[in-house]
Amino acid sequence: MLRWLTAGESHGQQLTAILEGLPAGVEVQTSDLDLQLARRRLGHGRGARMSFEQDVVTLTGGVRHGRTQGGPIAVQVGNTEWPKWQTVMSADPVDAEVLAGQARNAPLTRPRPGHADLAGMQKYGFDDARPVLERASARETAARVALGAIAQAFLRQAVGVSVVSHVVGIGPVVAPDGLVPGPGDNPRLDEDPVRCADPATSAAMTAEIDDARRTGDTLGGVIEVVVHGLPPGLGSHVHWDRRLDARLAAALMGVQSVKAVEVGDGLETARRRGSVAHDEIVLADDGRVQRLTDRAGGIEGGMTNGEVLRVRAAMKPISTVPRALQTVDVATGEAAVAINQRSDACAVPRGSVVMEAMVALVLADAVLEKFGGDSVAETRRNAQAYLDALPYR
Ligand SMILES: Cc1cc2nc3c(=O)[nH]c(=O)nc-3n(C[C@H](O)[C@H](O)[C@H](O)COP(=O)(O)O)c2cc1C
Ligand SMILES: C=C(O[C@@H]1CC(C(=O)O)=C[C@@H](OP(=O)(O)O)[C@H]1O)C(=O)O
Repeated sequence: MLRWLTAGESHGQQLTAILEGLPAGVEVQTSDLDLQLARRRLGHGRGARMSFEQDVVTLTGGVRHGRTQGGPIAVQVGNTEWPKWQTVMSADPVDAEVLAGQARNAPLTRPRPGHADLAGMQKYGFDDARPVLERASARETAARVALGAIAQAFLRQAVGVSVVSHVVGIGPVVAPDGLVPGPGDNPRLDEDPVRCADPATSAAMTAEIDDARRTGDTLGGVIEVVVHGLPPGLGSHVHWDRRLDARLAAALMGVQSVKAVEVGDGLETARRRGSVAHDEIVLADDGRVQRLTDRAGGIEGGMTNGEVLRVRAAMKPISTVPRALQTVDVATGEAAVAINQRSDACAVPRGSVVMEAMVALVLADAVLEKFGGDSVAETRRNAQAYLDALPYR
């Protein structure tokens, strides 16, 4: 079983992430994590903080000389903004007079609709949104992306799987159906300002973001993660919590701002008749079993079916809306406008890197469940033996 945990606040000293259960021998180094974290900072619509803050990655456990050792892997992602926040976010008590002199410490009492502020204050008994937003913030996704980079290295080396993603919708602008990036397409997609595979749609998405920003508004959108090279049989039909689609959906819904997940053609499938909703099975000329389509997105009965996996996540618009929304000031009980600090206008392009990480972590877990292995070589041997013995291929 692969387990992972993250800790740390948005303006804290660092994020800390732990990945437990990965076999020994996975080749991974700091630069692999740096690469994925740099991708998470790209994209039209990103906020100011993405350009001036750096992610400082340190692998502090579980990796030696570029290879995993089999023990828990520990990663730190330092915030270069920490010096400005070390008094306000100090773990130890700070003198009240010192704190009073810190503008950043002023209580945040005008909760933002759509963010965790109000529900979090009520639940945890805070009269300041600071402690809620610090942990609700998607800054935490940097830790997941760091772990996702390790999971991706394992998937590549154990079973030859590659995870890519693209943006298929921003606000009302939607990419044409049927675009499915290939296994090596991420570098090309990273060059596009919104990570969209269709240039005309990309231009329209960019214009939509500019318009939202100009009018003091924000946008959400839809991301598709595409995985090539998966063997059939990851996940299982036998119990609800073993179903791979359920596990992927939970992982993606667990990303800040995700409000819906679709597997394959998803909602569109529900509108079709059965005769044109499924993927017919035929015999190819070489005697192999083949699918005519991939509407299911590579999952049937909660298991991979050997086709390309496609899963979509829909992000709601950013909740820190510059054209401030109505709220109540919890300090005075009076009507007010919500906190409106700097923010992303649209985080969908960089969100796609987060979705890749979550999918990679779930798939790495499913691969280990199916093939086991204390070393990546053992996982690879087991996977190959399974594939060699597979009936109806
Ligand atoms: C990559 C990414 C970046 C985000 N950036 C911001 C931001 O700059 N400002 C903001 O208000 N919300 C941002 N969000 C969304 C909030 O984190 C999210 O709305 C909040 O945690 C509540 O979401 P929930 O209702 O899904 O839990 C971002 C989300 C993601 C995934
Ligand atoms: C810091 C990151 O994203 C942040 C996510 C976020 C939110 O509310 O989710 C709010 C913004 O932070 P701030 O309010 O400090 O400008 C984003 O910049 C990051 O992704 O590294």
